[in-house]
Amino acid sequence: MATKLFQIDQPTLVQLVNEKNLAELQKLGGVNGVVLALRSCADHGIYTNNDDEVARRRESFCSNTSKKPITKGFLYFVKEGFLEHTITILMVCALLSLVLEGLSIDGQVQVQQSGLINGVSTFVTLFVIVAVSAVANYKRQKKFERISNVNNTTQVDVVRCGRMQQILKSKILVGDVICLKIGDKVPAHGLFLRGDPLQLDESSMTGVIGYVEVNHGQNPFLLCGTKVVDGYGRMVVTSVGTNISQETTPLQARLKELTSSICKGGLAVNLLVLVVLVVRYFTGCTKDKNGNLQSRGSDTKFIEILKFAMQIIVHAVTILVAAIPAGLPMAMTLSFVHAMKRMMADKVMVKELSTFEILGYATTICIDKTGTLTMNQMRVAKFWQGKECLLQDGAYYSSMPRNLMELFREGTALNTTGSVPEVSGEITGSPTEQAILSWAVKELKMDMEEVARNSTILHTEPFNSGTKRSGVLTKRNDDDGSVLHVHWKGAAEVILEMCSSYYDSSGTVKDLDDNQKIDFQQIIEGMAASSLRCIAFAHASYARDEDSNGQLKKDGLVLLGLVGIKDLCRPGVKKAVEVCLSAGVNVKMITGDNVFTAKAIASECGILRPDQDMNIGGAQVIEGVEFRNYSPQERMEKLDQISVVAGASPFDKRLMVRSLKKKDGVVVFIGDGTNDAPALQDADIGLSTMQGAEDAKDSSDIVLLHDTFELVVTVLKWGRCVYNNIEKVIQFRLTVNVAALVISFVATVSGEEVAFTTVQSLWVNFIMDTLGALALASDKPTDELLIQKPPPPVDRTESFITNIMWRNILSQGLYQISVFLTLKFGGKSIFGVGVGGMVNDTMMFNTFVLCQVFNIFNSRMLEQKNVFKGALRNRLFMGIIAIIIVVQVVMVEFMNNVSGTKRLGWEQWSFCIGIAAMSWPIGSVVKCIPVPEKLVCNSHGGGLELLEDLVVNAS
Ligand SMILES: Nc1ncnc2c1ncn2[C@@H]1O[C@H](COP(=O)(O)OP(=O)(O)OP(=O)(O)O)[C@@H](O)[C@H]1O
Ligand SMILES: [Ca+2]
Repeated sequence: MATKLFQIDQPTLVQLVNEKNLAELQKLGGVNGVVLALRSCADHGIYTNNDDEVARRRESFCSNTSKKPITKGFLYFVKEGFLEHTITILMVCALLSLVLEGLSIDGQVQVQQSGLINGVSTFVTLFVIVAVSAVANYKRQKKFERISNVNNTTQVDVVRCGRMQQILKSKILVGDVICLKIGDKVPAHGLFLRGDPLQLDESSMTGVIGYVEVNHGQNPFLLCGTKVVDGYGRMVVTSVGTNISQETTPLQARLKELTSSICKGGLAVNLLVLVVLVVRYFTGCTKDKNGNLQSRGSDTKFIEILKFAMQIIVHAVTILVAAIPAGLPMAMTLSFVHAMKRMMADKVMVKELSTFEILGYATTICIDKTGTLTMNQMRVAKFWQGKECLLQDGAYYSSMPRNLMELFREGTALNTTGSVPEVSGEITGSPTEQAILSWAVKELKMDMEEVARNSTILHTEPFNSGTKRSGVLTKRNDDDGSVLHVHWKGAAEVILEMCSSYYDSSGTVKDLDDNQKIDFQQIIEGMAASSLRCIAFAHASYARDEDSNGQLKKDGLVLLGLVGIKDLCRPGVKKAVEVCLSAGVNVKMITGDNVFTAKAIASECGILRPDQDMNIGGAQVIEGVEFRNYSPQERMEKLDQISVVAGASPFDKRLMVRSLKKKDGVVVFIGDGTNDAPALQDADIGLSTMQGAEDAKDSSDIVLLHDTFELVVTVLKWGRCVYNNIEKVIQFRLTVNVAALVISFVATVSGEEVAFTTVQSLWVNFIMDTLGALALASDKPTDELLIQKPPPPVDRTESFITNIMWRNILSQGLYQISVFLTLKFGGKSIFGVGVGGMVNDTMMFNTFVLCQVFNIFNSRMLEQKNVFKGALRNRLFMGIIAIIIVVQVVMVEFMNNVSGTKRLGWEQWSFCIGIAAMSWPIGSVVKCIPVPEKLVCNSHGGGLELLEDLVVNAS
């Protein structure tokens, strides 16, 4: 009813944008038609902004709070648990089989009882499993909510009632007109209204790498969560909140693939089993529990067929339950949330969970210099006037020629974005500005207010990282205004190029010819080589010329002097860089500063090693212009060699990131300034510091809340840890999966009873899917993770089951299968004497479960042989192991009726444990087998084929 208020309904809008359906849009009257139907306006936005209107729109179209998933109640998870495990069907079957069991047996109370117990126990087991996973999922959601609330403060520029305003993303309504610019994330689904065509990075939504143009014509559709990489424009919001399908990230997509492969594999086996059972039934060779052929009396025939059908369904569903890997997504989120929480405690804020998906792959880290590698606490350490170097000491400055002193005071006080408030005296501005101002105040006795009173600013050219200079055009208030003064300050090499003369130390103007320039270049080089930032000041005065039109003179200037600013390296940087390098991650520095300064700092930080080619323009150290002017092919070739790019513009930084990404790498960019924003934006992972500029923080995925560079290592470690944990979970799960499927298949096909009873199957499934994931997903990072190379960045649609994982899965799986089969078919004769009687079904079940307990340790390490390292300290892990063992003992020893087991003696227990423990030595031996790095299987059928192969071979 609510949607009647608007001429368009919510599902239509959602579908329109999701499907990018241009034909449908035309039917609705184009973008303008939709805007009208939403009672909005491209210029003014929504007309009214009162509570009623907001409520109406909320009611009709929901609110924008779904980026964090809608809060689900506990009951939801219970329901989900039932559905996910297809358990409802199973319960009905169990109930029916219970009834049938009761019917078919005449007067045999004992058997009737066992049937009853069977049914009831299946119920109870199901109930426990559903309850435990519901609690786990519920708690996971609560945790996730708490974390995502921290980040829920994104502001969006919105036009409402004709007024531009900033509102929280969660307050956006359908019909709102939103302004988008470079760096923004599209906050909701919508349509393009006007502006420059936008370039959008939709890879987070579609997994396709590259940019998509959004414009008036063919593609006016904007998907929520995509990033604007270029352009400026307005959009109208068409759907928010719950209407937006949850964003799937690349890893999720790959997990889905894997999940469906596992499902398909399970189902294939399942079908085969069913066919075999049915065929055997109708050819009349069903055996009873003792292996005798069953005779079928005609009066009970109907009931028997019914009972048989029920049995089949129970089998089918049990296998199906085992086939659905519901625990994988849980493990992934669990692992991410755990890492996010732990990192927050370590003072690293990860803005979105999806960041973890790619963090583990990081192959290159690009670091900006000033403020990231250095402390950003600047101080003028040297001053050159003419060719004379003056260290800081008050005596000298007081003897500085008066005219020069005046010019310096003007040049520092007028040509700045900083300020020196008279009251507090606390100087503001960028660190460079602060350093210069405090030097001028202290040494030159500059009085900012006074200088400002004496001159009028006519025009300014603000500093930017592209031009690396800032200028100001002024006139003095004490003359008639016919003389103009221009002051420039900026990167020394840039300013030097603009000068044709210089003031010497006595204050006289001297010619600056090419030879003189070389002298000055050497001075700059010398300062830079001792890691100082070099800033030059220049001045010119000239008669006002009507043509100049407020333009600042850019040549023929007089060089006033040079300052060298000290900015120390952060402590710990060298160590951190070393760790990154030893972890197989390339480290590159890319800075706007002078190449000599860059080189000096790079050597100090260990980015440039003494054995490398330190020549500028050589392979390792180059300047931004050079990098920019390479042909694309040349750039690709030289990329690996480059360690330092100096004098880089913001776009050079971005170009570096883009080129590295093209090389199949996963790029982390660490920066703090506005000049880093485009690169932070484009990098796979942008990382900035709390002290960084606002737009840098906005453009990054991770913010370091504490001012220590070592946190970069923490980030890297957690990235790898999370990835590693998911690998472990998958590896463990697939091992159980492969073994259980093959075992059930062979057991059924060979004409015996099913391998495990229903309760036993459910228990195995619970270990495999839930407990295994819980135990392995929250393992803490180890230092070993940083000794290995990063995992090869595979195509995002490829499976992440590596050869190493396959090796471990297959070896352990095969061991478990062969143990089971040997016990089953050869056990009675081979082991009969030694283990106190015979190998019964309980022992097989027990051995199988114990194998999982031992193998869970194996799964903790993909490659290392010591699988116990750190296990004792992981309380959750040890707790889960303990739970499995206790429940197993209870099942075998105390709940025989429920779980269909027989009690075992101590010899039998030792036998089971002994066999299961063999998986440890097998694990370490197998880890010696080298495997090729290249993936042979991918999830597009690869996993499935493998499972099928296995099944075929085993039978
Ligand atoms: N406020 C300023 N006024 C004039 N020149 C400046 C100012 N700030 C920096 N510079 C000069 O411009 C150069 C480039 O600055 P930019 O901001 O691009 O990079 P950076 O701060 O030196 O280094 P990074 O890119 O590593 O952060 C600096 O090396 C410095 O010489
Ligand atoms: Ca910087």
